[in-house]
Amino acid sequence: MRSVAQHRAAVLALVAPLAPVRVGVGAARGLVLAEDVVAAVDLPGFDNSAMDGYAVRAADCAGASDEAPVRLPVDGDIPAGDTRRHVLGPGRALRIMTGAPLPEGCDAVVPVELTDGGQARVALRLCPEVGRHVRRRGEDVQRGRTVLREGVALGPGHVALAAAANVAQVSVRRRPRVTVVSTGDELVPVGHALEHGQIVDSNHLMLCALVEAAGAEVAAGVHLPDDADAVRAFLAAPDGDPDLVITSGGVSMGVYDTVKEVLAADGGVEFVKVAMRPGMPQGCGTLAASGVPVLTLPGNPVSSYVSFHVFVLPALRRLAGRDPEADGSFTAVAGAAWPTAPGRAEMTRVVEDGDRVRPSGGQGSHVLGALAEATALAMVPADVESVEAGMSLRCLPLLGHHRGCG
Ligand SMILES: Nc1nc2c(c(=O)[nH]1)N[C@H]1C(S)=C(S)[C@@H](COP(=O)(O)OP(=O)(O)OC[C@H]3O[C@@H](n4cnc5c(N)ncnc54)[C@H](O)[C@@H]3O)O[C@H]1N2
Ligand code: MOO
Repeated sequence: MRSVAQHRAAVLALVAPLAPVRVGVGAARGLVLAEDVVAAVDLPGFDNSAMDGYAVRAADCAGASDEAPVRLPVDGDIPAGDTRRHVLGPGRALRIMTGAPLPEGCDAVVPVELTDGGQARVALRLCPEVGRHVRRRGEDVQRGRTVLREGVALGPGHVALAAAANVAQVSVRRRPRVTVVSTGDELVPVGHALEHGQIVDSNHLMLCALVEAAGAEVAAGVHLPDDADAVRAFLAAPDGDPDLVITSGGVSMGVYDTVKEVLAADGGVEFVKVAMRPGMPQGCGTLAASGVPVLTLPGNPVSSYVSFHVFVLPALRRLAGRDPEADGSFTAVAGAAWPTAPGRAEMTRVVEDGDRVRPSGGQGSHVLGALAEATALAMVPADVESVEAGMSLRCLPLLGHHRGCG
């Protein structure tokens, strides 16, 4: 049997970061930079006021206090967005708003709360120090400076910085496109009446949801019957022009395990048993006709779900230009004892309670109730015979749950 690490390495060897594309900065959230971002302007772009108040020369306000306010004539208003160039005369004030450009000659701003708010003349009750409430040009970012590095996954704050620095387009890796294939004659779409022996094709929707939660795109989704010709025809030219195909079902030892039958003959895919529970039967390789990487996941819903996190997610991270190993895994303490499969890494679905984790309920590979509640996978190494309370465990956050939000 192959170890989890060996199979992950085999999966990662199939993929490389996608070619960079240029996109508008507003469309770049969640994508990974393929090139540094350099500021096109200073930030702030001009000296401006940090407060609504009065632009003054600090020296003109000497001695101002509550008891003895200094009175200055007000020469007009400077609203934010005022593109005129104002000059502040000695011994005079201008009413100024937050973000408005400072008039020439001004070296401080007195907030309106410390004045009588006068329009023609203002009484100032405080003498500001030079520079008070003034935001200087370039004090945050200087034009020409690298503000974001290649490899950064753009969050809303990064988008704000690039946009403020007037960078309209950025070079990023696009979202990986994934074609999702579920297989099995027993499956019917959700919402249909079920005959005896039939079940809902929940893996299809689950895998599509996981793909999207991982920041990738569902290129196409299809359900195929356990029919070798249908599976062969689809995989010879998969819909959606995908970067990756994932399949569910049909990879173990059954006589109708069609995915395995077709792809084993195709040549480019190896089928292995991975020392992991759940998710033992796995396949990975490339489709012979198109060269598109394919990962075949077991059909049991929990096995598919776990396999996605352990094998598909690292592949998607690499395609997207992210570090496959930076998966947010964390160490937690077992809050209970639980049994594990001998010789196989146990991927226990757990709920977190502070720094402790405990199994989320039934752990069978068909048990979806406990899966929905789980927030992480405790990755118990293959050589651990059973988990004891207090043991330290590496845990992988599940997509859609705080740390695992893609
Ligand atoms: N003789 C053996 N039998 C099995 C072995 C084995 O080593 N020897 N391995 C078991 C393990 S472990 C797993 S996991 C499953 C994997 O089987 P397949 O990938 O071939 O999946 P199927 O047989 O198609 O389905 C398994 C199970 O999951 C249900 N299923 C399948 N697709 C979906 C779907 N899209 N949505 C919801 N549920 C689905 C299916 O009805 C079956 O109940 O094999 C074991 N057997
Ligand atoms: O490996 Mo199967 O995935 O245990 O149920």
